[in-house]
Amino acid sequence: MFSLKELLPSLTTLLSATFVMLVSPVIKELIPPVIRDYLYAIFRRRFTFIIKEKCDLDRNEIFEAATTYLRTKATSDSTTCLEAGKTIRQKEPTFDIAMGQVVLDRFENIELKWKLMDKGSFLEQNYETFFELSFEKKFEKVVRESYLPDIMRHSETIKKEEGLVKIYSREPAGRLDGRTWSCANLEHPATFEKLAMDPKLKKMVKDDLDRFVGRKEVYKKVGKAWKRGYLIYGPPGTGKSTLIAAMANYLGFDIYDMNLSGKVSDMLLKKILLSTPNRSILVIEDIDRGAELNDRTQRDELFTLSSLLNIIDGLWSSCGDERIIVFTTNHKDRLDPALLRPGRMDLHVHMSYCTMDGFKLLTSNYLGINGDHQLYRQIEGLLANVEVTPAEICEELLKSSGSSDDVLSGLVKFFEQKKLEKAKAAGLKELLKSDDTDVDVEGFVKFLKQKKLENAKAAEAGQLLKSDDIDVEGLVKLFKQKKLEDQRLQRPSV
Ligand SMILES: Nc1ncnc2c1ncn2[C@@H]1O[C@H](COP(=O)(O)OP(=O)(O)OP(=O)(O)O)[C@@H](O)[C@H]1O
Repeated sequence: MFSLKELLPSLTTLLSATFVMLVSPVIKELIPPVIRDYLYAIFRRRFTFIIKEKCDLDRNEIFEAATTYLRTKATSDSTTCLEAGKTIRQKEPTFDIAMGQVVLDRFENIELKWKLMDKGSFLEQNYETFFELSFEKKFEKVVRESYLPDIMRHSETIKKEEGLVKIYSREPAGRLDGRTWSCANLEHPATFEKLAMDPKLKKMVKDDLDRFVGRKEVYKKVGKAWKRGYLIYGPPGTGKSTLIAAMANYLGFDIYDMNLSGKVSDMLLKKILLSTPNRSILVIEDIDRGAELNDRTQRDELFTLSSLLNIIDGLWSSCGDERIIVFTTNHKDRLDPALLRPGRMDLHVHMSYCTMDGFKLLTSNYLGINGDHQLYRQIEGLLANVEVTPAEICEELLKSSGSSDDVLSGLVKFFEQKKLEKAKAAGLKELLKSDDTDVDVEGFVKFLKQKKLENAKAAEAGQLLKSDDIDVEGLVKLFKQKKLEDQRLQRPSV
């Protein structure tokens, strides 16, 4: 009699038979790929990391780093299909690993196999992409502790070299509760060189950034969180957003544009802030409007400005490195002094109306004028008297065609027009204020209302004057005429 043990094939025999099945091309095709891969994994004792695009709903930094890194490896023999692309700003096209493609890599004599995969469906809102990274099991520790961190560092360097900076905006509330970020390449060509602002201030900002980055040890030594806060303030169109883009391009940091509109609870705000990575710029625009939201949001039990600041000061700064936070406002005077204290906003940057220095830089950017010009003296005089934003000048420069002389003459006219408007606005304000004339302010306001311009108060006179259909000089004459007639009527006739 045979014992059961003798009847059953030995484990070695079984394994060898399976191995023969796996290597035999005909039999191999008959085994479903999932089972085949599984058997392979057993035989070769392979190990696989699944690296998903999202990590607990947030972006997965390893996935992003792998995408950037594999671009440089995507020409391996195993790759048969790549995604090619080039944006306006990129000098060279990029080739990304396409879905289902395999890229082979080698690290310290370890062979690594990357595969880009996807599953789920858009319709069912469960679509996701992920990488499979497989290698021999015995190297698991090396891959985890050396290879993956190496890829993260590598991708940072590649990103810097490619000058690829991304801008993340918070997904609108409703979709995933406003918690995740949508991402696009920052195609903003802004650089410090092209930015029209006070040269001393520009240098100060640049030096400050240089001092800040790469000083981990100094911050650690003095026990300070490695973060820096900037307040950029000034009227609309003076280049606050352009400066932020220039800072991001200069440092190679991604921008996280924190839109505070919509319903944001304290808890959600914490999560949003914690999902911003190191080496990034968090932007909170129009912080004065955030401050206005304060009362309203308190009522709705949503976040308050003070809780935002507390999170930034506390939790956020203790769990991240090399972070920059930028607040912008058009009205610095409306901000709570607590917000302005150092540590929260270390550097205050005033973006002002265009000065002659700024103007020269813009004409050099747009018209290629690098030296002096005969009209500069006149323009300098005009700029000293009017408030023109760099954005307005850029707009005029873009509109005009023709020679540089023509464009500058056009700008002179534009500035003169602005000067006239300013004088008219000032004159009208005076006129409306004055008590010693018989100016019929109410009648005047009625007249403006008739012109379908609502709420025509003195404060808004400047705005009204921009409209071409109000002849203010004519009106002043009319008032004077009226006054004369009244005086005549009061005088007894001879
Ligand atoms: N200082 C500047 N130097 C160069 N270009 C500028 C400058 N300021 C504005 N511009 C031009 O005007 C456009 C609008 O400016 P920008 O959005 O940066 O102004 P802002 O101060 O952020 O305005 P807002 O307060 O309305 O957001 C820019 O895209 C840029 O072309």
